[in-house]
Amino acid sequence: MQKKGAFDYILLETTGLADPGPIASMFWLNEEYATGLADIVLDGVVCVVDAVFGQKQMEEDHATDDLHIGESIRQIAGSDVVLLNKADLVEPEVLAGTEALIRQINAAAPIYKTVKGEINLKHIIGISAFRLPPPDVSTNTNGTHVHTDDCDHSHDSRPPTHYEVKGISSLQVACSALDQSHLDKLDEWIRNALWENRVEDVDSEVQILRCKGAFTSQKGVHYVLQGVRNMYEISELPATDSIGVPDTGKIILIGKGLTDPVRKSLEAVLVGSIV
Ligand SMILES: Nc1nc2c(ncn2[C@@H]2O[C@H](COP(=O)(O)OP(=O)(O)OP(=O)(O)O)[C@@H](O)[C@H]2O)c(=O)[nH]1
Repeated sequence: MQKKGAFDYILLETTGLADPGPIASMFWLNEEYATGLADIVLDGVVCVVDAVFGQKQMEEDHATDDLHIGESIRQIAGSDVVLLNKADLVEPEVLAGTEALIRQINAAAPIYKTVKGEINLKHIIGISAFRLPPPDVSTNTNGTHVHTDDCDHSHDSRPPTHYEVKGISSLQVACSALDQSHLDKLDEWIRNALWENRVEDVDSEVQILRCKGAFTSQKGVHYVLQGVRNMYEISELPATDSIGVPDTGKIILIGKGLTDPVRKSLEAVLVGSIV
């Protein structure tokens, strides 16, 4: 990095199965990187799921890791984009099954079906997943929809808002403009969930692997929530990035123990702004 401008983009490939969380958090809020000293910013985490063996791998991983969370599931949970590769080698039903499993774990990442990793690079490079609001990942009525390069249709069905697979799930809550007390309470709720593994009025533990969101204050300021493992940040979205960002906000949590009471607890914090 001392050779300024020598690199356009750095792609780190983890060895085999690895939890991307520690690496992502190292690059995300590392002081040297964050202050621009090293000219590095974390763009996003991409996960390639093998359509032939992916499902088996997820099941095996999880079965041998009862108390924790299987490594392959951590990978999917911590991803901003998922490529479901070798799509040509399995029957459509198998592909749809794997896709549904991925969607249940991570409701926030676009899923692209690929053959030999063929993908328009704009979907995986320069996505600013740690800076911009999460993309709108629309789903059809049964909660499964694979985005492809030529996917330009609209979806009018409301996406399901709570998915669960073997205890790992995504929880999504929509909200309208938040006032200062909402913002303060939300900050505290997230801090407790990430640092204490607890949320108000719920006895059971939560373990959040990734959280993201976007919301607007009543003053019209757009905020982005980002979190990896127990690190999180709520930052103002610069005006140049706010164009076209809807005032309706959403908060997406991915992790373990995200039950209905947890959803209710979060909704209670946002009460008066739920849409
Ligand atoms: N038919 C088909 N073959 C593929 C596809 N992607 C990779 N392959 C082939 O599958 C074989 C194994 O490749 P990979 O599965 O990518 O290898 P890998 O062992 O996962 O790679 P690492 O885990 O990175 O070491 C190679 O011969 C690839 O050419 C695909 O989408 N369709």
